[in-house]
Amino acid sequence: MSLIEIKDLKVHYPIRSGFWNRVTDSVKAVDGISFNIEAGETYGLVGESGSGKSTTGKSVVGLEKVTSGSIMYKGKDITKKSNRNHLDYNHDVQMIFQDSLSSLNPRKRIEDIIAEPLRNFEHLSKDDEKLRVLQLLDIVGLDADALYKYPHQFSGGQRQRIGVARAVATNPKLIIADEPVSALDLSVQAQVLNFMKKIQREFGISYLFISHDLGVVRHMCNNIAIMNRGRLVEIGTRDDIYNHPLHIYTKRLLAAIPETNVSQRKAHREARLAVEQVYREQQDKYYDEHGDAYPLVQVSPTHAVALPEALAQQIVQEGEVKA
Ligand SMILES: Nc1ncnc2c1ncn2[C@@H]1O[C@H](COP(=O)(O)OP(=O)(O)OP(=O)(O)O)[C@@H](O)[C@H]1O
Repeated sequence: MSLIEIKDLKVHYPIRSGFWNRVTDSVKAVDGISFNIEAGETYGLVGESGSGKSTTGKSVVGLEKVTSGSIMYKGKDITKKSNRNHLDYNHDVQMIFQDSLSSLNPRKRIEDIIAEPLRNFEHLSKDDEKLRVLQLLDIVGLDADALYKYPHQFSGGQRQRIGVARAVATNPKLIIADEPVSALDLSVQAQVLNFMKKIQREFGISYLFISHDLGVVRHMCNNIAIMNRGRLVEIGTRDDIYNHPLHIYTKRLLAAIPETNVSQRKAHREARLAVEQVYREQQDKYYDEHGDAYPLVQVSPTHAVALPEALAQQIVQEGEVKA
């Protein structure tokens, strides 16, 4: 059994209009997605802004009301609040946000910020609590004098470390990391990602790693789902997605990864323009008459793509998918 099994999840927001403020339409932020997260893995959820990634993350952590579908944990559907409480789900699943300055209470000292989940769930003595907070600061590479400071007294990278320390305080099974390094400089991004990996090894936690950038996800994730307009357009292992992408949307995201090697920049730019041309000329093949992605078709045991069955099989036969 997987750690988390998400099945046909939908989150639709009502749109109201007119004098009576009636519901006239809905935003299909998440529109029928399914994937599983295994214990100890980092699962990547990648897509452009507005594709529905954060709504998915918030649904998994229990912060968003789900329209339909299920999120199974230990055999129970946690979209029902009673199951979340019964299973200690709020203890086992934590979240790290992109914007550490607004997600950490500016009026609280770091000691209180990190101790908050411990106070909610563990009920330790004052001395044990302080010891635990000091251990957590040490794990994320911050000195003991951080205890008495406030969030604004730290750099963006340090604040993200504090967010991670708070998230791991209760030894969770899963952390939803929503764009955890997007607001940081490239050099600091690498530091934060490295210690997220270190913590994963030490604590055996899983991550749902949400990002708009396939470049960041490459070094973190075993399995990746590509999200576009509320649906999944491709799911696969890291090798499937980076070396054998099938959906034009995935290819566009890959082409958008900046090229750091100066000598490769011209070739990279040409490749990106070629992908954009295919997208302009062939996008009606990849989306149905409403502009929605097709249901996923399995093309190998690990790889699925949202294409009409016949087109998916044709691509497989042409050898674009590894056997
Ligand atoms: N509370 C809400 N009410 C109405 N529409 C919403 C609400 N929250 C999100 N949406 C819409 O749902 C869609 C998906 O939003 P979501 O924040 O999940 O996307 P995202 O992929 O995480 O984007 P970003 O990376 O910019 O955060 C967007 O069109 C957004 O405008």
